[in-house]
Parts: sequence; structure tokens; C-alpha cells
Amino acid sequence: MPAKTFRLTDTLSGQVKPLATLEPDHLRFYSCGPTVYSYAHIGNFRSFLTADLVVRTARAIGWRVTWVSNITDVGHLTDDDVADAQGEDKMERALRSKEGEQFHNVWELSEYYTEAYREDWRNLNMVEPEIRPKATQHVREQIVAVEELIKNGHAYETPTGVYFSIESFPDYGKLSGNTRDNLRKAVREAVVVDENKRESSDFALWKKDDKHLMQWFSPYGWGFPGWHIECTVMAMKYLGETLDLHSGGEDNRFPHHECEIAQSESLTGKPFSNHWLHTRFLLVDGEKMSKSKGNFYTVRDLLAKGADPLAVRLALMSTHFTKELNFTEQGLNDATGNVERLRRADHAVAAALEAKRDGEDVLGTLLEDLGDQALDAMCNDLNTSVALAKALEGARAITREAEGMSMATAESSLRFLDRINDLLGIVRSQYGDAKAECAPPAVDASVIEAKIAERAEAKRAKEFARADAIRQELDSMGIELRDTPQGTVWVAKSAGL
Ligand SMILES: Nc1ncnc2c1ncn2[C@@H]1O[C@H](COP(=O)(O)OP(=O)(O)OP(=O)(O)O)[C@@H](O)[C@H]1O
Ligand SMILES: [Zn+2]
Repeated sequence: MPAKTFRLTDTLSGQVKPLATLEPDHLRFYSCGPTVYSYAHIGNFRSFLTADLVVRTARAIGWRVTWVSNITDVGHLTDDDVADAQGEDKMERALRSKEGEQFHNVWELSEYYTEAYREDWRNLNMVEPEIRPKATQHVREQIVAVEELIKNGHAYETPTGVYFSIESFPDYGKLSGNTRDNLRKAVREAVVVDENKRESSDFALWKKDDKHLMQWFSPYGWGFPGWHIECTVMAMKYLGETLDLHSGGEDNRFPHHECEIAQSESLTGKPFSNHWLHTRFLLVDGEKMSKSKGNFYTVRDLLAKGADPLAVRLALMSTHFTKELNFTEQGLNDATGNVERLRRADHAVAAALEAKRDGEDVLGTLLEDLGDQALDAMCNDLNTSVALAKALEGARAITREAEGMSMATAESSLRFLDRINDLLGIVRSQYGDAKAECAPPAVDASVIEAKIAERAEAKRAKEFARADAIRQELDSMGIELRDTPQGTVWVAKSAGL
């Protein structure tokens, strides 16, 4: 296979550029994980899913991937949109909330939500990262990094903590545009929280606090680490001083990633990450979905309402990661229809593999081309819409051939569906999905596809009464039609939402 170029939007250069690996064919990738003070919502998962798609695409072009995705379980404060975040630790505040009453302590709360997050992760059929480090298990390394930054003149101690001096890092602002000058003009940043700080935007590496529920002893007394130093240390510990790629949601660009760059590059003198990826927000009614705003759905909310987990996954990846995505019921319904369509093709192939009929492979070339085109689309800045269109085109071809399908055609169809599933994860779940494993509907797919084609023909000829009659006939067979931007799909009513 000739080497493929994987092009990806890079926030640092503002360009779509080839993702390059320092070691040949080995991607070293860090993605910011959740703060485990509550259930992650599907907005959080939109960001994690972009990372999952990067990993799947990298593997599909033959790269080895070391993917590190952390768990933030201390140090993420509530007012986190300014360089030096203030407020309360999100974990502590959660323990005091109504939801927190069920836990004996903040450690138990953290364990509970970490487990819930991993369960949701599996339900969305996401690839497991190689390493999931927890911030609380790397405090010693964080203290060593803070010591080093003080020693090399990038950080200083005050009565409230240890702060990174942004004046010591002239490149501060290169990722987000929030340079020292720009920050000084911003009203919020001008609020003085510790008059011993050299500059109001100098951010905390360590907070002194002997009342904090999670605290460690350090050269500066009892306290806890800042959120930014946690990710710097965990990324470099497992991936080395320069990463190939670092990702997060768009709000991580500033201050989190800007501060990570400042600390890391001041420690090593080398670029921290050669490529930066940020997923735009998932919106509800035009607003950012967020835990703090309370306008969110969790994966478990949607599954409890009967949503198909793979359809939730597909709905979250239906819009390019550089564009905001409005989460709607219509979007979820379209995704449900499309997942059903892929699953039906998969069932048809399973049946044909059982039947072992003689005959030629009539789909091999077409499906190989479509598989290549889906991969090309993903290598072209994760173009999920085109990749999905190719997947559906293949599924349609397979379903059309379902009746009497030869063993040879079934084998090439299976290869295609496996390939699509490895790339997009929307055909069947690697963790075993109850819905995906349920028996195929007791209807003949090729008959239904033929009726759908007849209805489309009737609509084209403006014979709307005939088109309606076909819809009704299918309805009485327990088949519901859904018109989606990719064409009409059908759902056995017992299996849909
Ligand atoms: N609506 C959203 N759409 C896409 N990504 C999001 C959204 N909200 C948060 N993220 C991303 O999810 C990841 C985990 O976020 P984290 O658990 O720290 O969330 P949070 O900031 O506490 O939550 P919230 O922003 O909902 O209050 C981060 O990379 C963040 O950028
Ligand atoms: Zn992070």
C-alpha cells in the first residue's frame, strides 16, 4: 500500500496540514479527558470521539498509535476561562451538591464517575486508549516539574502558591492569540487575586491549601496541583518531550493548552506538540452544551430513552469537527436509520456466509473502491460526511444483492463492512451491543429495497398517490420509511426508536 498522507486541521498554524510523526509510522497522541465530577455529557463525548476517529484513521493507514487520554480528578477549578482560574475545585463542589450526597468522600465520587465515563465510552464503541493516567496518581512528577520551573526562572512562589511567569515565555499566546498584551487589556484578567503575583495572568502551578480535600505535601507545604501542569506532566511522561498531536475541545485552546505549551516548552526548550486539534462545541438550542449550564444530555440519558448507542455515536460525528453541531432529535433519527441500513447489510452478509452459495464475486471491485474512498475522506481532515456516504453506498449495493448472494460476494462484502467498522465504528460494537446482536427483522430486505426504488420512481414521475400507497403498504408490513439527506432508509418498527 503506498504511504497515505493524513491531513488534519492544525489550530497552531491555522492550516489543514499533513499530520507528521516524529518516529516513522508511530503516532504519539494526547487528548484531554474529562473532569470526573459528574457524568460526562455528549458534548464532552463529541471531543473524545474526534480523538477516537483520529486513532482509527491512523491505524487504517498502517500506523501504530500510542494514545494517552487522561482523567482529571483534582485541580480543575470552576472559573476556568481565565489564565489563572479561580473558584472552587469542581470535585469538591460536586461532593457538596445534591448528587454528591451519596458519596462518603471525594475519592469515592471520583471513582464512581470515572467508571461511569468508561462505561459510556464503551457504549459509544470508542477505541480504548493505551494509557488513561489520573492526575492524582502523578502528583510527585508534577511537583518535580514545578521545582524545575522555579529553578530555571519560569516560576515563583507567593504566599498562595507557585505561579508560572508568562513574561518568561515570550511565545505565550501563540496558540490562542491571548498574548500578554491582549490579556492586560482584558477586564477580567485585571482582577488582582494575589497581590504578590508579578502579573495577573500568571497562572497557578501549585495552590497552597491545607483545607483542600485532596492535598499533598510539597516543598511549599500542603496543597494541590494546577490543572494545566497535570496534563503537561502526564503527556510528557508517556509520550516524550514532543508529541505528534494534542487534542481537546475548543474551550481547551485557552487557557488550558496555551498554559500547557508555556510550561512544557519552558521545561524542555522543545516544541510541546507539533499538531493541535480542537473540536468545536456541541450546541443545544444554539448554546454550548455544558454541565454548568445544565442543558445537557448524557449518553445514559439517551440510551434510557431507547436510543441506539451506535446511532448516538453517528449523530455526534455527522458534522465536521471544525464546525459547531446542533444536537437534535431529527439528527438522531437520521443516524438511527443509517445505522439500521448498515446493520441490515451486515445481517444479509451473515446469512449469505451461512448459505455458502456458489457464484461469482459481483461486488468486490466496487466495495474495495468505496472502502478506499471512505479512507481517503477520513485522511482528508476527517471528512466524516463523505466517509459515511461511501459506507452507505456500499451497504445499499450489498442489500440489493442480498437475495441469493454468493459466498464470494458475501466475503468481499464482509471485508468492506469490517473495514468501515474499523474506520468509523458504526456497524457493530467491539464491546458487544445488545441491539447490534439482536436477530435481523423477519422481512426480506431486497423486496423492501425494490419497493423503495419504485416509490422513488413514482415521486420522480410526480405520481404522489402511488408513492403514498407504497409507503402505506410497507407500513402495514411493519416497515417505516425515513427520508434522509442520504436517501430513503427503512426501519423495522419494532427495532427503531
Ligand atoms: N459542548 C461541548 N462540545 C464539545 N466539547 C466539549 C463541550 N463541552 C466540553 N467539551 C470538551 O470536553 C472535554 C472534557 O471537559 P471537562 O470534563 O473538563 O468539562 P467541563 O469544562 O467541566 O464541562 P462543561 O464545559 O460542560 O462545564 C474538554 O476537552 C472540553 O473541551
Ligand atoms: Zn488537559
